[in-house]
Amino acid sequence: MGIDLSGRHCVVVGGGTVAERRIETLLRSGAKVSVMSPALTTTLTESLDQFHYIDTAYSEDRFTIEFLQKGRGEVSSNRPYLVLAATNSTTVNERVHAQVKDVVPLINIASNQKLSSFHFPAVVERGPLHIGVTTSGLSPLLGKRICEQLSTIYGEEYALFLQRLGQLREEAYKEAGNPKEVRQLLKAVVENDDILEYYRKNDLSKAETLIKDALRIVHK
Ligand SMILES: C[C@@]1(CC(=O)O)c2cc3[nH]c(cc4nc(cc5[nH]c(cc(n2)[C@H]1CCC(=O)O)[C@@](C)(CC(=O)O)[C@@H]5CCC(=O)O)C(CC(=O)O)=C4CCC(=O)O)c(CCC(=O)O)c3CC(=O)O
Ligand SMILES: NC(=O)C1=CN([C@@H]2O[C@H](COP(=O)(O)OP(=O)(O)OC[C@H]3O[C@@H](n4cnc5c(N)ncnc54)[C@H](O)[C@@H]3O)[C@@H](O)[C@H]2O)C=CC1
Repeated sequence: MGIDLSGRHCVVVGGGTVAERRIETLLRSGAKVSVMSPALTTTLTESLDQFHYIDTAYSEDRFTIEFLQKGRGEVSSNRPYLVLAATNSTTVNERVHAQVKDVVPLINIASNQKLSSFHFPAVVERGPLHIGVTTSGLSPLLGKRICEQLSTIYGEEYALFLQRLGQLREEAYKEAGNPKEVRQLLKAVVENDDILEYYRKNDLSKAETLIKDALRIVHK
């Protein structure tokens, strides 16, 4: 989604297969997750230590008590940043939407795209590299297939390579006075397919030699 959710409170109503997949996405983003649902999938039941579980069906009152209640003139300290309604009842999902639409920044209603303020893309993850594909709601399955195809092009080597690039970039900006020079260095490394090939073969020392060569050329 490209949004920093670390430490943010995200509330999911419903605990079925769609909720399960998206709770996993939210937890991977470092969010603090609460789930309100009378039942959970087996996988969710096995990971109860990772989120706060409220074992009840949605009702407006209960939702208010748990998440929106506040003192006079105050905003609830437990107010969610994101709400996902993923029950199998479109009526319940729409009631959740009506309750939170004016008080919660990010809302996703699994059964109704038009009511959602953002959409979950299909994602390929390689460590810090996240490639998200959206089909603008037309065919999530095509998005998923495109990700499968992308995952054969962008292999695990990208995780390590990207981590090294991040380091290199930080060091280069710290050490070099000239941003143009840094850009030239980064471009030389990013566009050198041999470096990536060494990462693919897990030959990190050869990759590092090529990176050092690039540093030397740019600093000449
Ligand atoms: C708008 C959006 C929700 C949003 O707002 O975020 C949305 C909406 C809906 N999906 C429906 C059905 C299915 N969705 C999937 C799968 C995924 N759906 C995902 C995203 C999104 N789905 C958003 C748009 C993304 C985009 O633009 O591309 C993925 C990418 C990410 C994720 O869900 O985490 C994940 C694949 C990733 C993966 O697994 O890797 C499958 C296939 C499967 O389950 O294997 C099916 C059954 C086949 C079919 O119908 O195509 C229905 C009808 C429900 C009904 O009424 O029964 C609606 C409602 C509607 O269309 O209104
Ligand atoms: N990727 C997507 O966006 C997709 C979206 N959908 C939509 O998402 C909805 C959910 O799909 P699934 O997870 O497959 O359904 P599911 O049947 O697996 O799960 C539904 C969950 O909602 C809970 N629930 C039911 N009534 C509730 C209430 N009053 N309060 C709180 N929780 C309640 C149930 O206990 C269950 O955990 C579907 O109705 C459909 O509209 C469906 C498929 C894919």
